[in-house]
Amino acid sequence: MAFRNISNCGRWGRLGHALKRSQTRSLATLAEDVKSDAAFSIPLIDFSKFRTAASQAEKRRTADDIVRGFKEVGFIYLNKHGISDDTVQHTFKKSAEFFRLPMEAKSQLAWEDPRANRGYVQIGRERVTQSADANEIAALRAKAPDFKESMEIGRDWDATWKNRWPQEGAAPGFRETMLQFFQTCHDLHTLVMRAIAIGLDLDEMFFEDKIHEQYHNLRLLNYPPIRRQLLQQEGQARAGAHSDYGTLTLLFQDSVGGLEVQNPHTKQFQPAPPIPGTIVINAGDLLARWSNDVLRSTLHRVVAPPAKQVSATESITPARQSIAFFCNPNAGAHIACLPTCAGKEAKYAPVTTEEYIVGRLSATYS
Ligand SMILES: O=C(O)CCC(=O)C(=O)O
Ligand SMILES: [Fe+2]
Repeated sequence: MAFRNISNCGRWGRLGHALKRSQTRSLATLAEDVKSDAAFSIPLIDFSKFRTAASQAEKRRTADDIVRGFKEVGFIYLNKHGISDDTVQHTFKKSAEFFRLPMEAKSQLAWEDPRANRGYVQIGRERVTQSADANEIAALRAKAPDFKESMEIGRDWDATWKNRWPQEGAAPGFRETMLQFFQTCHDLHTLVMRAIAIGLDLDEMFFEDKIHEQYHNLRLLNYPPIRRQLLQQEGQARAGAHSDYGTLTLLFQDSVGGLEVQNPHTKQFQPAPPIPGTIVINAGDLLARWSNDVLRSTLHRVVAPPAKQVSATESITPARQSIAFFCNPNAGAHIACLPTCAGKEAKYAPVTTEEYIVGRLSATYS
């Protein structure tokens, strides 16, 4: 499911907002503007203006900036988001401690079932791709697996699926840190979805009862150092090109870099370098479907950052850590074209979150 052309989108549709909005900006012109690689850049948005806004008009300005970013690029950098640097650094530290556990301990926590989507995923088990063909994905995985390991964590109170925690003695504070971070990210997600609702001319609280069950996935990622030669093989990346599945992904990266985002017009991948203090946020497939492709779910990948020469013939790509919080609507939420995005016609059949996400996850794991 690659990029879908924005020119087909139903934009502001009904409600008579089209005229009013076209006086403040022309979406078609902006969409034209981002066609060149030079003009395709991820906007940096100061979220404190939304969080502490004194008036609805002030909120609206930031909400419009956020929605514009998701329409044109599908990615934004969020600054002054309210999550402290200490919290992020502490979570990174606990993540690093987890990945340093012996393989034997991690293997006991292995990811087993796409419906659970919880547990430890060792290097080579996942191959993210846009292909929906199981055989093709299996062939890709055999030839060029993603070079990363991850730990997947869901809501801890799920009646059916249990998180797979390491022993407290082996990873002190890991569980508590991750559960707190899960809640913190959920809260931020709720705020950003309020901004998106405003920017899409919906009631600010429109998404509230459709996203409150915390059907999310906290993914700790560890990209070990790798010999550059290995990453240069055909089709090989730290994480292959893909779109995410849910509403939004909150991505925290360390200072190493390697994330790239595809300009859908030119198909060129462009770096999304880490900017200290910011969170990279991208729209996922379910938000794109919900909005009838008004908001983009943009392809991205993780490639090798500049390597360090370790001998005359060999260079090593440094280790990298990131944390992705995949936000999802409630499992049973009906994702059907939003009332303000209908335009001429709805492009997608309604789907529930669970159907869509479990389908994608089943295909990408071995
Ligand atoms: O590690 C990163 O920077 C991105 C990871 C990613 O895109 C994903 O896990 O979906
Ligand atoms: Fe992703």
